[in-house]
Amino acid sequence: MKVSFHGLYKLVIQSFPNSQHVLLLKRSKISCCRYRIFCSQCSDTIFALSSGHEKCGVAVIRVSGPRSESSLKALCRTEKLPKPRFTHLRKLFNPVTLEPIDKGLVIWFPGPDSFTGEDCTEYHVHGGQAVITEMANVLGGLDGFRHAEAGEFTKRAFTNGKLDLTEVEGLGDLIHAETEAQRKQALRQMDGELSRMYTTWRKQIISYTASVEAYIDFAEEDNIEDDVLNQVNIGIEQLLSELESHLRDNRQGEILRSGVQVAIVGEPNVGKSSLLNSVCQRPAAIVSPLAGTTRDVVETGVNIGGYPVLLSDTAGLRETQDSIEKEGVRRALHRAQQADIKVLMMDCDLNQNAKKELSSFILQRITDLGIALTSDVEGQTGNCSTKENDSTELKNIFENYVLVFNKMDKLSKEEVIKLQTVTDLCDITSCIISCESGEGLDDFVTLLKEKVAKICGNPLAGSPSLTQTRHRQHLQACVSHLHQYQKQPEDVVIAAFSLQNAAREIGKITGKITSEDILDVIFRDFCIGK
Ligand SMILES: Nc1nc2c(ncn2[C@@H]2O[C@H](COP(=O)(O)OP(=O)(O)OP(=O)(O)O)[C@@H](O)[C@H]2O)c(=O)[nH]1
Ligand SMILES: [Mg+2]
Repeated sequence: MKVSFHGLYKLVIQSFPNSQHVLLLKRSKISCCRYRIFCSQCSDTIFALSSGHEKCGVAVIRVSGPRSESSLKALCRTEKLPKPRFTHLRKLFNPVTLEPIDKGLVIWFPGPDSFTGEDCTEYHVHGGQAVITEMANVLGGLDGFRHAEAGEFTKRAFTNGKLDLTEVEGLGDLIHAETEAQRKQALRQMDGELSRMYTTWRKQIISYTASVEAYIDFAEEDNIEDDVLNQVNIGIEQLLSELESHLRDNRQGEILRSGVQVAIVGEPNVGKSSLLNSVCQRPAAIVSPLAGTTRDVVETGVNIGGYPVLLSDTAGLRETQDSIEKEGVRRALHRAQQADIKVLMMDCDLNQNAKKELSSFILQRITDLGIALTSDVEGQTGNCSTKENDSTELKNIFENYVLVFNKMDKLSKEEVIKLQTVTDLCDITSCIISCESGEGLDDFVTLLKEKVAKICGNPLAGSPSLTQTRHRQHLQACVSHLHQYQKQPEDVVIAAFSLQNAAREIGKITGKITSEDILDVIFRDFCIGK
């Protein structure tokens, strides 16, 4: 019997209507590529170097796909497969020339108990370039084998239901994690904590939908309890409060994932570039006695106490007619306004008036220089008093500022103590340093760490964090469908439809409902071999 592609497609959908592949197949734009029967891409056996590309002691080459087994037999020159999930020391051969390639460890992972869910093999060989090249040539020469694309192993794990999308994203974040806090957050997500939370919410909504649909279908037959809708309404109210509190997180997880933006701002020549260089311990920015040396934003990533920080040095803020300097100032202000933390840098040599009313002086300064948005400081400028409520408001305005007085080496000990007394009374976090002598720099880093830790939170505490804008958008859409449900108490059919949409939105986060476009974006950032 001759069956057309479309006929076969229909047959599979009818025969396995609930299989994950078919559900994806039905929903994806490029229909065939999610189902192995139709897709030569998925039936290929793939291989790639999964360890680093530098010269190293041991290199791990991973193989996944239906012919993994044949690679083992060919390279080990045996018909007997090794015991699954055990390491075996084997001599590996080129099956064509029969010359030895290397002696290494092989591990056989028969599917579905493997990372991808398919038959997999790992070769742990010596990490020299010649060994790796020969292994790649040999594997590439085997029938049905090809080099893996970036993220293809993980994509197969997702397709085979081994990982959901949040776990895939957690795995990607773990690979890219550069600091301790990022690692902890990514590991939690990869372990499925976020997935479990979202899945629980989705299941709750599905069960409410079922109750509402049962009410629609059977209410008239009187075998549905009267208060079924009440129960659903109470449940949705609770769920909404959980979802809204998860969304009200000040973007902690997203900031920790991408790094806290810290901008060093201030007038020219106060030592901004010197501070950047001291913190990152390399001459990233040019330092010179000429005012106006830095013109563009110089950004560098630093690890501050386990948290990722993107530290930016900026052009000195001043009035200028020079068009290039003007652009530098515009960029500096833009960076400052976007920053999660602003480090306002000043020369220690403050005038006496400034010292008398430091909070008020600083407020005026950040307004005049254009660092603070006018709406942030409205009603406070020129109006600083010692009243308690004013002080609270000032503390709120200064919440994300660190005031740094530089060049303390130019002051006498007495003058430093006097300045210290003044800054202690100020409503802004501050420190006195010398980039020249290094004095006070540890205090600055400690203060910065406290601010950064407050912004990112503890990645191990409480429920797992929302880490991606994608999740936030779907959760917000879910919340708005649930509110829509609450607005339609009379029309239960429309209300049930809102619930279905709410569940769909969460399904899009975990990948229960997905499209090739979303997958492409998620797997794009993975490296080859993962
Ligand atoms: N005495 C003393 N001089 C310092 C200190 N920190 C920086 N300087 C000097 O101050 C001058 C300006 O330093 P920069 O770091 O270039 O200042 P900047 O704020 O980046 O200046 P612009 O880029 O022009 O805005 C240089 O000559 C530095 O060596 C310090 O703690 N003490
Ligand atoms: Mg500079």
